[in-house]
Formats: sequence, C-alpha cells, structure tokens
Amino acid sequence: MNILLRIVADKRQEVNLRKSVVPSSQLERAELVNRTPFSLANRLRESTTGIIAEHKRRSPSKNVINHSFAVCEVAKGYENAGASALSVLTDAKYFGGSLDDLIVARASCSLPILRKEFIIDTYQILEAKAYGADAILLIAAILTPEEILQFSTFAKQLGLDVLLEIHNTDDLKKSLLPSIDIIGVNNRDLKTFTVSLETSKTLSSLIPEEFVKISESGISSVAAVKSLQPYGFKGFLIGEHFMKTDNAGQSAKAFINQL
Ligand SMILES: O=P(O)(O)OC[C@@H](O)[C@@H](O)c1c[nH]c2ccccc12
Repeated sequence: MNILLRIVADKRQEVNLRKSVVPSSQLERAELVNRTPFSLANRLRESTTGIIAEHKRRSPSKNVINHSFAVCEVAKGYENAGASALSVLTDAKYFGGSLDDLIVARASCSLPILRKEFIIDTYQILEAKAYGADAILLIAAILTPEEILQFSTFAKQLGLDVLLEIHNTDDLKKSLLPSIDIIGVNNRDLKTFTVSLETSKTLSSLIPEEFVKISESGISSVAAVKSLQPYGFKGFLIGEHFMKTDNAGQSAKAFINQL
C-alpha cells in the first residue's frame, strides 16, 4: 500500500471517530461558522509575490522539520514577512498538526488560511469553517469526480475557497468545475515523494485561464519562484524551506524581499 492510501485509510477511521465525539450539529453552533472568510483566490490575484507560507512540523518524506516553534509566532511572523496567505497542516499522525493549530493561527493573524488536510468527507469542511479556515484543499488523486463536485460545492456554500491539487493530467481532467477557485500543481508525487518543478511547468499550459494557478512543494529558492512565474503561476506554497530554519518568519521575510 502506498503512503497516500495508508494516510487515507487512517483518515477514514479518524473522521468516523471525530464525528462520534463532536457531531456536525455541534460544529454548526461554533461561533466561527458565522465568520465571513477571506478569499484566498482574490488575495493571490491581487498579489505580486503570492507566497503561501506553511506551518509544517514534520512530514512522511522528511520526518522532523521543526517541533520547536509556537504556531502563533509562525503565523505572525509570516504575516509580518508579507506572505499572501498561511497554510496550516492539521493532520496529526503524519504531519504533527491539529485543529488547535488552526484556531491558534486564526487568532494570531489576518491572513487567509488554508486548512491543509486530507479531506475525504464533508464533515472536515464544516470543521475547517468552525476552526477559522478560509480555504480548503482537495487532493484530486484521492477523490472521485463526484466527490470533488460534492465537496467543492459544499465548501462554496460555506463561503470557503477551494484549492484543487493535481499532480498529472488524469487529476487535471477531474478538476474543471466552476466550484473550484484555485488549481495547485503539487511538484511532489505523494506516492513516491519524488519532487520536480518540471511538473508545474509541464501542466501549466493545460490549466484553463479562469483558475488561479499555484505551484506547491519543493520550492527552496527565489530563483525557483522566478522560473515559475512566466508559466502563469500566481501563488507558491512553501513549507519546509521556511520551517527548517531557526525563525520561519524571518526566513520568509528575507525570501519575499527578494521577489
Ligand atoms: O514543504 P514543502 O516542500 O515546501 O511543501 C509545502 C506543501 O506544498 C506540502 O506540504 C503539501 C502539498 N500538498 C500537500 C498535501 C498534503 C500534505 C502536504 C502537502
């Protein structure tokens, strides 16, 4: 079983457990459910740099990246650095994140926040809203076209923007829906962990103009961002490069200042 299938199998169990502890009816009563989210897509359209900086403690490909930062400091640091948005990993088992990280991030900054999660159920989309996210990630490789339609429609009803992540042309074929705002090309193959920025460059011309295009993963230099911009990418999702330093915010600031 590849890692992606393992994560999804674990996630199904986790979501079933969560639902039994905190039913949807309870999430619907959360105060943040009434909040009007920021639009991640608009923020990226308006930005000239488009850095989506990620809070990421560890990952299955790199193991520990950084366990010593406080989420509130990272969120404030990224905002102060001039990031366009914040991505918060909420998966606990493989990435060391949590919904608590999301709510702390929400309270610490005014950036649009992407809930970075393996979404396989509408329940997790309601959770995203209830914990203060502005946008959700849908990973094409783990969803059917019917699920992508159902989940993205539900997210839009809650006012959340939808980022659909693709890695190849099969994924892209599932994604051409009006309920998708942003298409992200993941340069990392989640099944093998191979990273190549060529993936973004190759797929870029196949993504229709109406979607905001972003490039995700394995971006570790200003030169890499500059090499992707001519392909029409408006956003760049960067985690490890900032998180592996002593000060994620300072590292993001130095990076963004060079763009
Ligand atoms: O740390 P990196 O290589 O800069 O990557 C960030 C982000 O793109 C990556 O964390 C990511 C992209 N898609 C995902 C899906 C699930 C978990 C994680 C991810």
